[in-house]
Amino acid sequence: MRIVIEDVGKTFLDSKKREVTALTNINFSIEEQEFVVLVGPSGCGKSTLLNIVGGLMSPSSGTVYFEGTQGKKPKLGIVFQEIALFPWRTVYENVIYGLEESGASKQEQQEKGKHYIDMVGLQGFEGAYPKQLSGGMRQRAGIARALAVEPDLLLMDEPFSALDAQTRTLMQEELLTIWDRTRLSTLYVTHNIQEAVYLADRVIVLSRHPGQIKEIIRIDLPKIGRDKEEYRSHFEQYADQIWQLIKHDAQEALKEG
Ligand SMILES: Nc1ncnc2c1ncn2[C@@H]1O[C@H](COP(=O)(O)OP(=O)(O)OP(=O)(O)O)[C@@H](O)[C@H]1O
Repeated sequence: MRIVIEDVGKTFLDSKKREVTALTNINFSIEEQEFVVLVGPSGCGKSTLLNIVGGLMSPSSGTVYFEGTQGKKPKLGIVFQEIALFPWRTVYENVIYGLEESGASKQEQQEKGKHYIDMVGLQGFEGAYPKQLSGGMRQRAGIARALAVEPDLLLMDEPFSALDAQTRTLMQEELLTIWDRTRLSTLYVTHNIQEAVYLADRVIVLSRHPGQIKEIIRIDLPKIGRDKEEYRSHFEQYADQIWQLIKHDAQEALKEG
């Protein structure tokens, strides 16, 4: 499904009731089967934008529309940094939660539950509770839950940033394998430039004060295997290009704490 973000702006009131512009003049689209990554320094409005696209927050101006829904509400799959799995539900019960909510039959719940648990590599852990899982496994369960509703758009906000570096690298690789099988239109938020270049079809670089689009960069490398030696110099060029766009803002963000 194609999603269009048109002239979106967002203002908040600060503690002194003054208006602060968090986002202004945001225009882009997420094409069918496209993986778009939002990257930018702390406070540039990445999460705010993701929440607006996901309908969790309304924009102060502009619109977000999902093309071709024929009036139906689009289905969204959302994965946050801290996955809010229900602690009293097993992995299986967590994964089928959205299906239960949408009134899917027991048979559909079982089929899809199994399919997506297998896809994220959690077979054998269906009956485990979240507290019995490692951080990486909890994220997998969260991803399976988001996928199980077969969403029109997958939204991911820093899903791996609480994981250790090795687990994070493995999860990035697995996410691409999963994405390759599902081909979902995806909007993914990260601070991490390497992660953005590794995952994205296009990277949207945001600047801060106010948050706006600085540049949109198409990553013209094979989607799977772009971390191979033969692409290393291209990969680093993209990463460097993005860092040069962000560096000044990141330094400013650091001064503000
Ligand atoms: N509910 C709110 N009320 C007031 N200001 C807010 C609110 N939510 C966000 N902001 C402000 O909007 C700006 C963008 O915040 P947002 O969390 O979207 O940035 P971010 O790029 O996701 O940051 P980070 O990378 O640190 O998570 C910030 O200046 C933030 O202080």
